[in-house]
Amino acid sequence: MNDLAIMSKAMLQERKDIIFSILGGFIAGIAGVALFSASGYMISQTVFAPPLYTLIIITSMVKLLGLLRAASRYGERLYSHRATFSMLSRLRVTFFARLIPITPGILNKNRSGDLLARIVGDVESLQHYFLRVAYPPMIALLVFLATMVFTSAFSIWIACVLVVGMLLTAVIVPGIVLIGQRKINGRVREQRALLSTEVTEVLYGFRDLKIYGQLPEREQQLGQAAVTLTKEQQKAADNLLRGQSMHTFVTFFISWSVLAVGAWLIIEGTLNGVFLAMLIMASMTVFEEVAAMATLPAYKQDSEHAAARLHETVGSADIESVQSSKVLSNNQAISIDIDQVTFQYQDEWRPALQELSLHLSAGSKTAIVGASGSGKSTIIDLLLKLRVPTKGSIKLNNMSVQELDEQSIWQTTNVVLQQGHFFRGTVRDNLLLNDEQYSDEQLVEVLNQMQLPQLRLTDMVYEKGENLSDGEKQRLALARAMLRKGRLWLLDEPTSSLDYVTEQRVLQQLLNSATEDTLLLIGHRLTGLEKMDQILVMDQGKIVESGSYSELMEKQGYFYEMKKIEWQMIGEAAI
Ligand SMILES: Nc1ncnc2c1ncn2[C@@H]1O[C@H](COP(=O)(O)OP(=O)(O)OP(=O)(O)O)[C@@H](O)[C@H]1O
Repeated sequence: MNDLAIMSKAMLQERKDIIFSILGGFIAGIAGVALFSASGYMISQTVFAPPLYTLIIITSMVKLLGLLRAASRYGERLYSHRATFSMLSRLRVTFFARLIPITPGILNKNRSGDLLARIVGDVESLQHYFLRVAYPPMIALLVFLATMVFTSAFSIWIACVLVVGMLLTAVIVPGIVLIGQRKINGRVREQRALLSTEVTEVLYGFRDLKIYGQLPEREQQLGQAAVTLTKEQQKAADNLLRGQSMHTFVTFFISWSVLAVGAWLIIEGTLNGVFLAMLIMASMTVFEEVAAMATLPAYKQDSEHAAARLHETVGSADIESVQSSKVLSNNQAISIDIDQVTFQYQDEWRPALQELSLHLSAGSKTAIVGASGSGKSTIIDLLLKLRVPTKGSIKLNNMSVQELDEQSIWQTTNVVLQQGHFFRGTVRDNLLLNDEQYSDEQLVEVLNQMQLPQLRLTDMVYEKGENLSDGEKQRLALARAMLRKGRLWLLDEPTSSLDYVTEQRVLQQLLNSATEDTLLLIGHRLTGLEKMDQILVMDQGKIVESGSYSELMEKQGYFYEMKKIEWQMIGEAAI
């Protein structure tokens, strides 16, 4: 239930609209009951041929009540829907804001399709919370109490029959729906997530699935997931329909009971017969207001489930949030101090980094090399505050990363990740991801520096850069980084797909651009590292060797052995 706190908070923020909608709903409810009661009374009165003015008064009352009912119903709908959509928008913004800082961790835990289903489906489910869970009982109770006071003035017995009807429609019928709903138990949501996951995987992995001949099987699974979802939705809809049918049955049963009790009271002489039609009409109308109670449990369970899952998805954000008020300045190159840092991915049995310490002075050029999986890329994630170290501290310009505002870290850093993302749009759009101001000449110059003279700024780039070669994607990502004005360069294997000559040219351009800045380059290849101030060799989450190129070669240790293997592989002359 705590998970729904976010909804209660959103409701509080929309209290003005909510109060107006409750007021509108209450007036519409009692105006409806009064309208039909007055109609019933008018029909009965006509039998006694009353004076014309009596009929005129009652007819005018009926008309006025009709108008009042329509106007207040309009107001109720207007305010309740406005409150709902404002709450929904608040919810989306809050959820998104919480999601952003923890995105890497979340993608780690969830399959992207499932995450997509959660974000879209669960937030949408919460829109029903106010309209179909919190709101109907309030209106039903208020209208019912008013009707009770009114009917008890004519007969306490008929009021008692209405109480029984109220208990049946507001407690027993919803209870039965709830039992049915528990059985369905969120299966619709699970199936929806499964279908979304299947769709995303088939979409992203289409080419590989086709080549490996797995496409028909996956398509079959996809079809199966769609059919199961439809069946589960059908069951859920049947359950709701059953609830609504039971409600209608109870409503008519109570109206017949009012008729029977009323007839008996008239025979007994304790009720004036002229009021019977009025009381029957009142009983029929009051239960219209309670109709929403029949489907309330289903929506309540749906909202609770959705809120719990959203909480589960973003919940950790609250726990890990630390006051991050300090900012990195772009006026100076950035120093890096990593002290005894250990990092372990969630659910992994061994740490990716183990008590790692390193110092990169401001303006220095460092390369990290080492075996695949030794933890190189993890260091970049930690520096960018995309992940939080399990132990140890990281400082940029002597300020703890935890205390630094992540936006300021990202703004002062020129990053090229192993898999840079490209958006559907032109080359220009993909170069200028921020509001940076560059002339076309400047953009073309950077493309040329990155050995991409063949690309025009107006050329289209498909989603994920599908129409570019891996080497072109890397050079475009580098060009993007070159256009940033950060003082720290974090480059994760930025040239791994380039041929030797192009790689050397590109690296030289990068070093020229970063002369005054701090640069951290991760790579597998050991060529061109002579220009680096420092080379760190990593293995199994630890730095096993460090020094300048000549120092490491002299030492004839790990780096030297790696270099020897590389020479053998590229067929260079013996050492
Ligand atoms: N998202 C993740 N979830 C769980 N474990 C991960 C994740 N990313 C990396 N790892 C693990 O952490 C360890 C270090 O990974 P990392 O990507 O930092 O290595 P790397 O040296 O950059 O490798 P490569 O040179 O192949 O890019 C590896 O054992 C890897 O399996």
